[in-house]
Amino acid sequence: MAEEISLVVTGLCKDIDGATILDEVGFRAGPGITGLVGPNGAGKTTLMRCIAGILAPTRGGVAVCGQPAGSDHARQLTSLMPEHPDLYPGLTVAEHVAFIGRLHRAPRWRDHAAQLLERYQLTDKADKLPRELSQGMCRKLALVLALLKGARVLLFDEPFNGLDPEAAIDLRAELEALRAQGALVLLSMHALADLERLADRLVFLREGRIRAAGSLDDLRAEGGAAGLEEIYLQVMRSATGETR
Ligand SMILES: Nc1ncnc2c1ncn2[C@@H]1O[C@H](COP(=O)(O)OP(=O)(O)OP(=O)(O)O)[C@@H](O)[C@H]1O
Repeated sequence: MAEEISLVVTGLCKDIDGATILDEVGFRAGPGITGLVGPNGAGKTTLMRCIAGILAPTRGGVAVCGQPAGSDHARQLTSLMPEHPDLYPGLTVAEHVAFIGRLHRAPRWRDHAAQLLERYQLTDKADKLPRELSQGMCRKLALVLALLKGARVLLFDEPFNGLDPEAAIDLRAELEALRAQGALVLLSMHALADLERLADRLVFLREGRIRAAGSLDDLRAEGGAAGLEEIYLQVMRSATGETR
């Protein structure tokens, strides 16, 4: 039987250097695209790093398809595209994809890598080192590496930043294809008008705490707001007690 794709975050707290960065964060997500929104410093990247098993929670926990985050099985199921690409300075583009393809024993990784490099206009950069690439190209390579793993749970931290329009259109199609395949996507981004077209449900984070969560339709109905930008302002203002 196919493994149920799920993400369950329960009472997650993360302290860094004595400061509380995540405070009793709890939500559930299933297949589809869950948008993660919140102001700068809300804790979105920290939350994604806890889900990916890169950071250990101070308290509480994360289960990826029933497996504790950070366990071998959960790591195998999860892929993170970080906000700031984490590339190896001494490896070329081709060596990066070969390393990730082999490391994760991704099925048919060579064909998949060739397709992804072509889609994101990196085929002719195969012999280049990260320092020889533009910032946007480095982000495209990080995207290719995140997709190459063939994970069912994908965490994208501001994936559209720095992408040219063509790559952004391809990424949008990629995210829609992942949803159609039944993958679980957690998508952090600030461009709310774009996110509104993609997300099935939303999680709002501010100062390390969940302020609202639900489907766009439910959130619209609750606040009487027309779109995500308006909902966002309502949620964030009510979190700070503003009435405007
Ligand atoms: N390694 C660290 N050491 C100290 N503080 C940290 C560290 N990592 C994150 N923080 C703090 O945790 C808070 C949340 O940061 P985080 O990067 O998770 O926010 P974010 O919601 O992703 O922000 P942005 O939208 O700007 O990317 C910030 O106040 C940040 O300064």
